[in-house]
Parts: sequence; C-alpha cells; structure tokens
Amino acid sequence: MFEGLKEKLGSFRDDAEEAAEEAADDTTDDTKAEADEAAAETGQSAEETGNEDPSLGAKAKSLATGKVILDEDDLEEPLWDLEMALLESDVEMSVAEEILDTIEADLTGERRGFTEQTENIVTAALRDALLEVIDVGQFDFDEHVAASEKPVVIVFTGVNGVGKTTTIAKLAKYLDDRGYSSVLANGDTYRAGANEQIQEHAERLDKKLISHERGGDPTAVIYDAVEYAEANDVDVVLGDTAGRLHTSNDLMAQLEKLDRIVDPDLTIFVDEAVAGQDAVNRAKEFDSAASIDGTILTMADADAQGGAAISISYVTGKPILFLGTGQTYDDLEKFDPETLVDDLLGEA
Ligand SMILES: Nc1nc2c(ncn2[C@@H]2O[C@H](COP(=O)(O)OP(=O)(O)OP(=O)(O)O)[C@@H](O)[C@H]2O)c(=O)[nH]1
Repeated sequence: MFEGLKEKLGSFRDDAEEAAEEAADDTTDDTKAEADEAAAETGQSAEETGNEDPSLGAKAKSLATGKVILDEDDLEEPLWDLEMALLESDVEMSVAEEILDTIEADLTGERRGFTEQTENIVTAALRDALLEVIDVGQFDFDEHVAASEKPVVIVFTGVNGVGKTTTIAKLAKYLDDRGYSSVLANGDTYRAGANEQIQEHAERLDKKLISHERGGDPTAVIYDAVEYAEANDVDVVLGDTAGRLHTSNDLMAQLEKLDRIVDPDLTIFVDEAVAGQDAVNRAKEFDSAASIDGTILTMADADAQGGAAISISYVTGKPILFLGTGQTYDDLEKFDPETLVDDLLGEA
C-alpha cells in the first residue's frame, strides 16, 4: 500500500538529513574558525580563552543535541523535490503546500527543541507535517456507533463503480464481528442490476435487504429499512444511494430529501484510493452537495500513490474512517492517522 509515496518520503528524508549534516559541518567549521581566530589574537587556545563566540558556540553545541537545525536555503532543494514528489503522487496542491510549510517551520530556526539525531529530527518533522493534513476531525467509528441511539442510520454516497456495494457488505460484516446487527437498504434505485448485486452480498452475509423496484424513490427505501430496523431491533441501517453527479442539484435534492425524512446519523462518501486527485475532487463536490461526515477509500491495496489518502481529510475537513484493502469481506481496515503515518515512514 502506497509504496511509491513511501519511497518518495524516504528520499526526502535522506536529502534533508544530508542537508542537515552539511549545515552542521558548516556551522562547526565556522565556529572553530572563529574560536581559532580569537585564540590566535591572544596567543592562547580557544579553550584557554573561553572566547568562543557565544551564539556560534551555542549553535555548534546545539548540533550535538539537535537544537538548531537549518535555515531555509539549506532546505530549498529537498523541499522542492518533495513538493514535486507529492504532486506526482496525486497529493492535492494545498495539501502539499501545508506539508512543506509545516516541515519548514519545524526544521528551521529554533521553533522546537530537539534532543535527538538529525535522522529523528527530520522524521519528526515529516511525521508532524503528515499528521497535520491527515488527522483532521478524526472520530472513532466504533465509539460513534456504540454511543448513538439505535438504529444508527448510515448512508453511503459516491459515484458508481468505486466499490461502494462491496464496502457496505464489508461494513455489515465489520459490525457483525462487533456484535451489531444490520440491515442493508438499496437506495440505488437508478442503476440496472444494483438490487441483484447487493442481494448477493446480503445472502452471503445472511442479512436482510430492503429494496424497491428500479426507478423508485431512494428515500422511501431507506425509510422502509429504518422502519424494519425499529420493528426488529436491528442496530444499524446501511443504505446505498445512487451515485449520480450529473448535476449536483440532482444529488442535493436526493440527499436533502433523505436528510429531511430519514435524518441519517452519518453520510459516508466512498471512492477509490487509486482515483487519486479525481477522488479528492469528487469528495469536495459531494461534501458541498451532501455534507459528508467521513470517507471510506476502497482499493487502497492497489494504490501506490497515496495522494487521495493524504489529501481527502484536509480538503473536506472530514476524516477517513476506513480503507478498503482487498476483495474479501474482512479487507476493511479502520483508519488511524498515526498508523498510516507510521507505515508511510517505515515505522510500523
Ligand atoms: N482490491 C480491492 N478490490 C475491491 C475493493 N473494494 C471493492 N473491490 C472490488 O471492486 C469490484 C467492484 O466493487 P463493487 O462493490 O461491486 O462496486 P461497483 O459495482 O463497481 O460499484 P459501486 O458499488 O456502485 O461502487 C469488485 O470486484 C470488488 O470485489 C478493495 O478495497 N480492494
């Protein structure tokens, strides 16, 4: 998962560390030269005079503890390369800029005190920068379900063909494993074959499916599912919707009606990690049309770039809740920003 991105982050780390070492050498040389000069003037050694320039002395000394790091010029090239690498990985422009700003602020000047090796300092800056954009509005899905009044109604939105149906089935299994019953509802009354497709999953998972004829009203389907859940003590309603984005008015009208009549607890946007920047753009559009509460990215297992995973939370202001990591029902990983960042930095 995200191998290409890991490699690029690794290259930045190497380059930034090298730049840090070079800057450290320069500073040490400067300090030594100043001290030697002062010693030559008095005919004593620098240690004897105690005459080392206090600021340079402090700077050189701090290199051992890693307190003063670099100035902007030292970092210009590695940061430029990192920006290009992030954009190549389909990271959204504003997200790439935020990452660079955080790294620069962390590594230059004395904004933070470090007590470790250069390697750790660069890694810490990268970690901070990644978390800054990925860890946005994160909430615990399991806790949310536990704390919500039952039935919890979760509606899924997003364009067709991104694995939405499989994701709903995976989530039914996920909930099952945690002791929650669920009912599936096919609010995608638009697409031919949608009922049959979700029915197959429902049968395999031994779940009830509520569906209407093709062309029916999606809100009515989900409403029926809520009634079914209430009557049968079912904990969670998982409702698919048609992912049409022909005009956002269509979508808005559909979701406004859903909001008014069913009032879902969560609206989750589903898209493919592999779609990169397209997924990020769609997330923005769906969020402005439907005000999403979070995202599930499918096909993360097939995505080397990681651009969508890095960008979507920052761009929408809503967290990623799960990653789809394969084709079986168990291939759904709860999203944890720290775990992702550890993985990206090879620290998992
Ligand atoms: N490798 C991988 N395959 C997935 C993942 N999620 C879904 N798939 C596969 O993608 C294919 C399409 O998934 P479906 O759920 O049927 O999605 P769809 O019918 O194309 O479209 P929607 O349900 O409308 O999104 C299926 O073969 C799924 O097994 C995932 O996270 N990783």
